Amino acid sequence: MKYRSNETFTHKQADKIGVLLTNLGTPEAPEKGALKRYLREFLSDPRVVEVPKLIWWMILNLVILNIRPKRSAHAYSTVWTERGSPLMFHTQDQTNALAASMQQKYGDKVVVDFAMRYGSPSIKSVTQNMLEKGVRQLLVLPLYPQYSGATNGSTFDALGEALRKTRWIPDVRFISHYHDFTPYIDAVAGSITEHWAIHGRADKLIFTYHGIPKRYLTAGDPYHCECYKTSRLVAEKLGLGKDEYMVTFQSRFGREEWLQPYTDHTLKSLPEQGVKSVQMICPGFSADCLETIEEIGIENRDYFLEAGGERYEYIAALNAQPEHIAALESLIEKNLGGWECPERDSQLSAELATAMGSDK
Ligand SMILES: C=CC1=C(C)c2cc3[nH]c(cc4nc(cc5[nH]c(cc1n2)c(C)c5CCC(=O)O)C(CCC(=O)O)=C4C)c(C)c3C=C
Ligand SMILES: [Fe+2]
Ligand SMILES: [Fe+2]
Repeated sequence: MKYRSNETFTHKQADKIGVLLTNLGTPEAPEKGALKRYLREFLSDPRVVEVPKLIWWMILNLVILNIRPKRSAHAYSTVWTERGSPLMFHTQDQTNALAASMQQKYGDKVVVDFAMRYGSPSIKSVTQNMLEKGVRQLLVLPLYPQYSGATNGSTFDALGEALRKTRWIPDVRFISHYHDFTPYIDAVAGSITEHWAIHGRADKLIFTYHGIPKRYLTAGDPYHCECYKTSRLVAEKLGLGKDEYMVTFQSRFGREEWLQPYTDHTLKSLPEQGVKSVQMICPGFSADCLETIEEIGIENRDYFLEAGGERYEYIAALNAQPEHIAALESLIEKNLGGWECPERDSQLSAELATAMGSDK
């Protein structure tokens, strides 16, 4: 059959709500081969790299995949843990915490799971598994607070692809961003306040976000504006003046111009301007990962200290902190509005049963 059906469907089964959390995905091991597979899938996504297909195929396969996997594997080996990649285990912890809390409130009506945009568990396999469990209403939450076509847009593509061959499409809701959602802003601000309570303040608080090519912004991607808005709202919540914080962009890739100011250039130049201590926060990363632990926690620390900086602190991502889980739960509940009563219309069941000549 061209279109897939739910193999285990019965009319008597209760309809369920599915909550699917997604994140980027991560290599299976900090090794060259695993990195090559991961980077090939990730960097072949036209939402991530907007370069004509043939030209990019040649650059990717003849240059990048011959050089980068080894270098990236080494970087990943510095953050790898007994539980594997930080991005993976933090996402698992977030999912478990949300699943436990929602189970308490809604019992088996709500199924919570996570998937990765690249690698596994894939959006396709997890979505199909949810449909098999009787999910007829699906809420998808990509864990990227600020919308970009490269991340949230790409996740939407994968969701469409996952459902493309499905016979009976569920109701679908997609949270495309939550960069200004008050409980999220409060959770970020709260984590900074907690850090201050232990370590005191620094000369500057730096909000650093993953960059994207500048031409995506000029083509209409709202990511840049959403990063600034998140930062402004957190700064307002903390009562910070404009000279007490900055917004910068990290993780450049390739030679073209990306969003500025660049995090590394900024850190190299701040000490000579009299800024001797900084605190770094990454509100665009809902989970700690290579880009926060290694790039911000290690690499950029060295730049700042080598340039004459005296104190450098990285404030951890929200990960599975209770304030973060509570914020995500209220975001989910806001978007489940009207779906709280998922009992299937009994009349529809009866009609379908008659039409199919069964009481299945
Ligand atoms: C053209 C390249 C890239 C764009 C555009 C891009 C956007 C983007 N990425 C994230 C979040 C993450 N990126 C991570 C790693 C990572 N990103 C790129 C390239 C682009 N990202 C690469 C090549 C890598 C792999 C690491 C490396 O080789 O340097 C991660 C970490 C994943 C992990 O396993 O820990 C995250 C998270 C966002 C939010 C974003 C645009 C807004
Ligand atoms: Fe990235
Ligand atoms: Fe990086």
